[in-house]
Order: sequence, then C-alpha cells, then structure tokens
Amino acid sequence: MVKPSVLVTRRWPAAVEAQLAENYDTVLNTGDKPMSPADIRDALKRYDAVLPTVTDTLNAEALDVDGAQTKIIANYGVGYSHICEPSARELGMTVTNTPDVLSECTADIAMTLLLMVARRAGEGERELRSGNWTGWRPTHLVGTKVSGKTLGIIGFGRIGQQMARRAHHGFGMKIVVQNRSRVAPELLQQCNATQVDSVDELLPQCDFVSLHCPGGAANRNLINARRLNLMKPDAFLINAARGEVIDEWALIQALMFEMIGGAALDVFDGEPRISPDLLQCDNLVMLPHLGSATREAREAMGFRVLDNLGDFFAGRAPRDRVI
Ligand SMILES: NC(=O)C1=CN([C@@H]2O[C@H](COP(=O)(O)OP(=O)(O)OC[C@H]3O[C@@H](n4cnc5c(N)ncnc54)[C@H](O)[C@@H]3O)[C@@H](O)[C@H]2O)C=CC1
Ligand SMILES: O=C(O)C(=O)CO
Repeated sequence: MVKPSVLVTRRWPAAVEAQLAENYDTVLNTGDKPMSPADIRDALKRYDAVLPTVTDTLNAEALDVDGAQTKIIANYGVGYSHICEPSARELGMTVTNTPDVLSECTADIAMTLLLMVARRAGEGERELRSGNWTGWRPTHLVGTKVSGKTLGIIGFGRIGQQMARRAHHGFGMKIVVQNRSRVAPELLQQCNATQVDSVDELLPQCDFVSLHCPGGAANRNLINARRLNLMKPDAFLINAARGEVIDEWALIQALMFEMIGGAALDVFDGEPRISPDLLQCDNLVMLPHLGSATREAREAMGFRVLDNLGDFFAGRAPRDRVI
C-alpha cells in the first residue's frame, strides 16, 4: 500500500521523526530553516499532509494554491493563528493542533516570568554576570511580593486554568478571570476565582495580569495604550500567549515612562525580530518563546500530531480537528 506523503517543516524530537518515517513517506527539513510562504505553497501542491509550526506562515497568500494535494495541515502546537482559516476552509483542508499536552509546561513558563519580573531576577542575573554586584544591602534590587496578590487571567482555557492553579494553590493568589465565554462555576471554584465581564473591568483590580487567549486578528492589540492605562501603576503584565495580543509600541511607552511596574514576555509580534526599544527596558523580562520547550511536552506534541494523522488517514475524525 502506498504510504501518504508528509512534509515536516522543522526538526522535531528524534523519537517522533522516527515514528513519522516509519508510518509515512516522510520528508524532514533536516536544515531546520524556516520555510518561506513560497516553500509552503509548493509543499501544499506536493504532499498529502503538511506538518507546520508557529514559525510557518500559512496566510492567505501561502494558501492561494491551485490544485492543492494537501488534505490535512497537522500543526505542531496548540495555537494556529498562523493558519488562515477561511483559506484552509475554502481549500477543504482539515487542520489539527496539539492541545493539552503542553498546557502545564506553558503555565510553568508564565509563572516563571511572573516570578522573575516581580523579584527582578533578570536584572539580578545581568548585574551578577556583568561583574557589577557589590554585595547584599537592604535597598538592593528590591522587588514585589507575589504571595497573596491578585492575578488577572485573560483567556481561561487550558493554559489559563493551569496558571490559575499554580498561582492560587502555590502562591495563595486571588484569581480574577476574563474569558470570551462564561466559565463553568466548578472550574472557577477550583481556584476560588471570580469571572468579570470585560478586560476593562479586570485590569484595575490586578497586581499581575497574565494573557492566555489565542492570537490572530480578533485579539490583535487587545492590550493597547488605553488598557495599559487601566492597570495599577505598579502592576505587571505577563504574555505567554502571542506577541500580537499586546500593542508593542504602547507597552514600550508604558515601560519607559514607568506607567506600570513591569512586563514579562515569552512571545513577540514579528518574532524572532525583537524591537531594540524593548531591549532598553530594565523592567522587562524576555524569554525566546519557551512555553512548551520541555522534552516531555515537545515529544507529546509530536505524538499528538501522529495520532491526528493516524485518525485522518484511517478515515476517522482526528481528535484535535480545529478546522
Ligand atoms: N508561549 C508558548 O510557547 C505557547 C503559547 N500558547 C498560546 O496560548 C494560547 C492558549 O492556549 P490554550 O489555553 O490551549 O487555548 P484554549 O482555547 O484552551 O484557551 C483560550 C481561551 O481564551 C479565550 N479567549 C479568546 N479570546 C479571548 C479574549 N479576547 N478575551 C478573553 N478570553 C478570550 C477562549 O474563550 C478560551 O477559553 C494558544 O492559542 C497559543 O497562542 C500555547 C502554547 C505554548
Ligand atoms: O503551541 C503553541 O501554540 C506554541 O506557541 C508553541 O508550543
């Protein structure tokens, strides 16, 4: 029997690549170079399945293909705002993602960011490594206490709920959530959380605000200059969602003029390009999109893609179909 042809756009964990090669006629991107929209368009004409990640652009231009061969785009990652939904639908392509298996690790990174920015850990490390540490003193790098403070979570889905658990059960934080739809009372009760009706209502109440909604056009600049102004002047903003959810220039202004206490980012608009202005902000912690970067999560994401492909090519509905 002829095996379906599969293109993997980046290197994946070895165990997953081996399994893919066994099950499918697999082409790996051994150089691990990001593919251009033109490369993607070409791949959509040649392979039964294309397996992209967040670094691939599958916008309307890339999906403007005549005679596409691809029937399934099985994304390696949970966020799929880099895939143009109307175009994929028009082409009749199935799109799947990899939810759940990375929720804990991504929440761990959001909690890491929260702690780092509150306790000025990035500044401390930079000082020490540059040889400028002159020793302990009562006024040195004094940060903000985390325990018992109020955390606002925007987007109370899988990762937002994991973040709430860590913050509430680990640090005794009070949790306030804002979600696009009403959250089941039993989910709120698990963290003694309260749901508010709008982002504007949430922001002024919180010492920390953590973003866990999807990216994409609908949430671009959800946190803009006006909303940054609604935050307490000593509050911190955490983003392990997508860069475009924050108006980056407005955030730079807020940080430079100390309109908020600080920010901590795992994701950036137009990453891996980083605005030079962000690099000037001392009250900012930055990580290079590490949310799901654990051996365990990255393998599980790959095996979840394999499950989705297995279902699809056996004629079953893939469990993680999103389009
Ligand atoms: N930093 C990283 O490495 C990672 C980032 N992510 C990002 O995290 C996002 C969330 O992932 P999951 O929790 O699995 O998704 P999910 O779908 O379980 O949760 C997202 C929640 O956000 C809500 N939402 C959407 N728009 C909203 C808005 N404007 N205001 C308030 N709530 C809104 C939805 O109703 C949903 O409950 C992904 O879409 C992805 O972009 C995911 C994994 C790793
Ligand atoms: O899964 C995602 O959406 C990521 O950003 C990378 O894990």
